[in-house]
Amino acid sequence: MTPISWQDARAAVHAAGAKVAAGRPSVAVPLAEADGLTLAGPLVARTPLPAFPTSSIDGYAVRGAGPWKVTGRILAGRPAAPLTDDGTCVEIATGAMVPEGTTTILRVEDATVSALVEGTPRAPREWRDVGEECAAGEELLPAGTTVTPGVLGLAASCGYDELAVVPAPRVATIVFGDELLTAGDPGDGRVRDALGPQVPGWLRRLGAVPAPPVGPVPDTLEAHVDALRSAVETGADVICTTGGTMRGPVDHLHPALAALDAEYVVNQVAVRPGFPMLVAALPDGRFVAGLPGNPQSAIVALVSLVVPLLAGLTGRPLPVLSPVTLGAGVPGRGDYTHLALVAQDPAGTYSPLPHAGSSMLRGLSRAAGFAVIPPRSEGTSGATAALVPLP
Ligand SMILES: Nc1nc2c(c(=O)[nH]1)N[C@H]1C(S)=C(S)[C@@H](COP(=O)(O)OP(=O)(O)OC[C@H]3O[C@@H](n4cnc5c(N)ncnc54)[C@H](O)[C@@H]3O)O[C@H]1N2
Ligand code: MOO
Repeated sequence: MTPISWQDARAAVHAAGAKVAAGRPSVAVPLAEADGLTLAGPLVARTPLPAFPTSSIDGYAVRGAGPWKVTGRILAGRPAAPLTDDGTCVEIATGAMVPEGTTTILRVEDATVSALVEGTPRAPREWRDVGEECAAGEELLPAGTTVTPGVLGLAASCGYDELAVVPAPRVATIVFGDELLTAGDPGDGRVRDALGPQVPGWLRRLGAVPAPPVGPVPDTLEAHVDALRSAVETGADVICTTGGTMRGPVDHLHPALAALDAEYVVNQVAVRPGFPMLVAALPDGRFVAGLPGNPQSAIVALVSLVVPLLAGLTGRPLPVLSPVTLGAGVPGRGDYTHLALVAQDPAGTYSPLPHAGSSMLRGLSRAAGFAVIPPRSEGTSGATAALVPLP
């Protein structure tokens, strides 16, 4: 089998997720519950912003030439009665509505106040016009935008109480492997499960709703099929499995997927480490992401396939990878893409970490992400490389 290229795998998985997402309804949630979710449609301004002419200073809203007689005061939060006569003014607070008929606004620090108010107003006039930021009906943000606190503030400022969002995908984690311990010290052929404790946390940082990990699931085909069926019954949109992606004597993932009539979206990717990674679609539109058992390889699979899958499922674009400058050389991996663990140097460049073997987690635990070294190339100090960030 020729593995698909890493770039093509990301695109294929993203497209598969997006196809499923296109058929799903959005949900309306209160602003307070929308942080981190994805806009299901464009955010359209309900009102112009500002919605009324607004003073940007504390001072006097004046009409005509000065000096001016003070006829009242307008504070923020009240409707303003018009200024009808030349030579009059009202005291005005920052954020207050500018009365109709105002010629300009004089800053309090530029005003001489006795029986009348005198002074020279500054140019340009110091108020914000209706619609200066946006018109009613204007598209402020496209569908697929991640709702950040900034988005929530913008939505609130133009009148939204709720937002139409794509619900966060629910993701199950199933850990395979008879050799795994869930407590105590490793030894005598047993290793600690290092994926159950970390995969849900990465998923949560990616905006998914992770279920607690299930397993270790015994190394039988029946137990594998049962575990996958149970995860489907919990309503998981994506099921991440760990281990069993190869064809060893107790690697049951592929036969279990066949038993569930799953179809591969990608099966093996030309990337090191982690090439046995896969994503398969179940007949009802759920996905299984097979993460290899070697712990670092599993996380390479998570950032390579699960990140684009979740982006597709939530209507977000395929994440664009930012270039970083390498602070040291990074070897290539022949015809495969190399995802090399890197950390940020004090100078701001990114350099490879020691203890970066596929079975190791020491490097990963202090990494910023993976530098992407394309096939048939190597990274040199001072060159740029795309960074796949750890979430
Ligand atoms: N004949 C070949 N054997 C292997 C190849 C190969 O090309 N030919 N590739 C190797 C590579 S690369 C990887 S990656 C692994 C993938 O193996 P599986 O996904 O089938 O995973 P397992 O065999 O179950 O486990 C591999 C390794 O990882 C340890 N492991 C598994 N789960 C956990 C966990 N939750 N926490 C900590 N460690 C875990 C497991 O004990 C094994 O040491 O296949 C290679 N073999
Ligand atoms: O590709 Mo495996 O994932 O090197 O350890």
